[in-house]
Amino acid sequence: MTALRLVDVSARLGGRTILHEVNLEIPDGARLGIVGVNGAGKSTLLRVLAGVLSPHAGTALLNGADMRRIPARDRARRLSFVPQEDVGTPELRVGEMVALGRVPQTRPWSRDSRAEHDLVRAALAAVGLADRIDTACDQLSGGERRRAVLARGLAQQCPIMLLDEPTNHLDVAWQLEMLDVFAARARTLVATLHDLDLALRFFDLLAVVGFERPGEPAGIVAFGPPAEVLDAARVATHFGVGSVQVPHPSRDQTHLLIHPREDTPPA
Ligand SMILES: Nc1ncnc2c1ncn2[C@@H]1O[C@H](COP(=O)(O)OP(=O)(O)OP(=O)(O)O)[C@@H](O)[C@H]1O
Repeated sequence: MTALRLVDVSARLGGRTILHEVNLEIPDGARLGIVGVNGAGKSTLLRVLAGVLSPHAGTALLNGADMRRIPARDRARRLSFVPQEDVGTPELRVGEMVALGRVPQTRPWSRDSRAEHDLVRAALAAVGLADRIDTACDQLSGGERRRAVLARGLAQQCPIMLLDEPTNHLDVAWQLEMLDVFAARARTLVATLHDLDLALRFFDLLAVVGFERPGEPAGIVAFGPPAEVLDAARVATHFGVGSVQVPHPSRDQTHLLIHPREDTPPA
């Protein structure tokens, strides 16, 4: 079963083709990371997958159905999307902002129920902000605000969760913790990320958004298991840096060390 699928999708923004003929299949239960350089088109791809940007050509499918035929509320019950620069709603309290994530799942008369309050509280506890439920959103730090917005995505309780740079603004411990929290709660998780080392370790599939030839629209230039996708030649070609995969000295995990491209790693 496929959670999300793109068939020959092209996407245009401001009259320019950003993505061209993208084909992508995200299996149900996958953890897919999307990587690529600035401006490659990762956010655009995620917005197409979330159904907030309609393809200019081709088809985006959610659970096998054309996204355009799925009513917005139904889509929001199956899929939550946390955009990159979403800073919440400054005039709301944190709890009220997180409760907005419940709107697709509830009817107006049930929104004040004990169960709903508990759910919002649990989402905030998962991001370490249970004690800030009554704080105004604009009184949070950058990282706290990011975690509060992520809590809104969690509260939506969808089987598919799409996160655009969820680790932005977060300290290192929260970067790891947030990814683990989402992995535990989403059945299918798709996230963009700039940290290639974290991408190598955390996801079970990676897609590189990039350019086959300069000046052409972007596409998916590599897709598969992270250790294969992030081989040294591909990292050099698509990220402009040298790299080497090394085992952690005491843990069963592989890390990606990055160095300037002209540098030769010690033998
Ligand atoms: N509203 C817009 N109108 C026109 N062009 C846009 C618009 N938004 C983004 N673009 C362009 O689309 C291209 C892809 O942008 P996108 O945000 O998808 O890249 P990204 O890979 O997510 O980048 P980053 O890593 O910097 O967040 C860029 O060249 C960008 O300038």
